[in-house]
Amino acid sequence: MSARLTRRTEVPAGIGDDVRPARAGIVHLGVGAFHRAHQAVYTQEAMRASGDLRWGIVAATQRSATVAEQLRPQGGRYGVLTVDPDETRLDLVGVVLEVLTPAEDTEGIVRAIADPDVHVVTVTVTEKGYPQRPDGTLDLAADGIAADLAALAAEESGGPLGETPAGSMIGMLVRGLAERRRTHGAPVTVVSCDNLDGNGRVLERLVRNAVEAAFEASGPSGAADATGAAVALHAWLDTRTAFPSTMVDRIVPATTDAWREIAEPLLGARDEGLVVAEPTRYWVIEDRFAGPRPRWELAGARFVDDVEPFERAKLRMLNAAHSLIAYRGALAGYGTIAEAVADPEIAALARGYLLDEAAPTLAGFDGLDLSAYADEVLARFANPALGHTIEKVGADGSLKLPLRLLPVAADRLAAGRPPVVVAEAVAAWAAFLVARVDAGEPIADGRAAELAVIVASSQVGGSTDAPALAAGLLDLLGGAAAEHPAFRALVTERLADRLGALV
Ligand SMILES: NC(=O)c1ccc[n+]([C@@H]2O[C@H](COP(=O)([O-])OP(=O)(O)OC[C@H]3O[C@@H](n4cnc5c(N)ncnc54)[C@H](O)[C@@H]3O)[C@@H](O)[C@H]2O)c1
Ligand SMILES: O=P(O)(O)OC[C@@H](O)[C@@H](O)[C@H](O)[C@H](O)CO
Repeated sequence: MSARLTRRTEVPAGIGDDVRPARAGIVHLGVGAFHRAHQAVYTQEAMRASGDLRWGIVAATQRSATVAEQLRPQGGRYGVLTVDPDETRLDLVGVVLEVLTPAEDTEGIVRAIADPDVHVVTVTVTEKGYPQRPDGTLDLAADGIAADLAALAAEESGGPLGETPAGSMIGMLVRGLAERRRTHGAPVTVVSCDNLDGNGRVLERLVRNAVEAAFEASGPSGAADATGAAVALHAWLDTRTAFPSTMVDRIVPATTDAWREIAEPLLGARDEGLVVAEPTRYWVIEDRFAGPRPRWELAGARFVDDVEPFERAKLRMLNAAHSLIAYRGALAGYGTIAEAVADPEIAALARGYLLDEAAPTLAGFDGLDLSAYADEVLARFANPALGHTIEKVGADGSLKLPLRLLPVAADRLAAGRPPVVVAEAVAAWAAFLVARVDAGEPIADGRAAELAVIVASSQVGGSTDAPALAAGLLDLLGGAAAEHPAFRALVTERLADRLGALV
């Protein structure tokens, strides 16, 4: 094995060189594969094109220390392998300056968010990182939230900073924002880059709910102080922060050792922080910043007044079709999205969904040619070089379906048209869950325990009661479509067929 990539490694000619920032200007929460192949790449290209080197990234990873272990020995430097069926290209990225974990250094993360040189906080923490109750407010019972809110209240009244390790993204963020207000109050923009409809609005709402809950009724130093702290923080959030929404798009599978072995001879060094991505990428950002930002437009980002139609189109077209293909593909025994979409029956189902069910719900949006986008999406999914696994795309269905597929069903039902393929997708998800349980495999989902109970209680005499399973899962998903009798009947019918097909 070659020596590890470091800041000093001289790389062969032909590898895209990296940029070394002059200082940190961005904090990123959730440094998974996607951030490294998307926002970090845009940031590096913006710095290169503008010559403004203030935008180095201090990154935090919460759920595991793996990325810290991968990047720290490399001084934050890593490669992005862009893979196409015909061409592979390797570029180095040098903009990540530091990787922190809350378990080791919550104080460092809080101080980084409060650093006056930092003007932007970006976030990619998956759908699970935005815990919400059915009414969209912060789920105070979710992992880590209560301890973070107690820590926020203690820090606000002069307690030691970062003594309690941050247990949630919302907690980490709000504790950093509160420290920023206390120390100097300079403006900051928080940019969610997760696949959520109105991601900026959702994030701001959860931050404000966290402030309300932390200082509710009696705070550590009495009700009046607590109310004062909440009022001061809200007022600062009103005037000195912005939470623009974004549409982010680039297919970035989890990196495997096979990819690291392909990159090693190209680089002449071992890169544990390598990420792999398709060539296509988009970033549409609501043009609403509280302070300075990198000139991401020089790297191809698009700034618009209203990003939500773009985000909605991407979720209902690309992400929804991805989920449909994942569950149908899993039932047919495929391992990757490319294998599944090469199956003519699955490809036809996905095309029908895109053109006949999703696109009509986006009518009136002229920011994208939806028919061309449908073709592009299917071609991107077919890229066999990516090896994007069904396991990754199919994870967290209980959180993804309500964002991607059910809104399409709701709009179609409201228009008096049956959402047949959405029902097929929900039925495929249900059958996929049964197959996982039957195989004794864990369900990869933020609500796995509830799903396991629903699947178990629908088992009668060695077979699945399709109406009971459909009803249990739709009750869990909730929302207008899931409650609609015609949709419930459609899902039940499709599921009965599916389970029949499984036997
Ligand atoms: N990978 C892609 O193709 C892609 C494309 C567009 C958007 N995205 C968005 O980026 C997200 C992350 O994708 P990725 O490929 O980087 O995944 P990843 O698994 O590589 O990284 C996930 C990151 O989220 C953090 N995380 C997970 N659950 C969390 C929780 N409950 N609280 C706080 N942090 C949590 C992890 O610690 C990690 O840093 C996606 O869920 C999606 O919203 C991904
Ligand atoms: O990243 P997730 O888990 O929200 O969803 C899985 C995929 O649908 C998603 O990552 C797409 O590849 C991506 O959104 C393309 O831009």
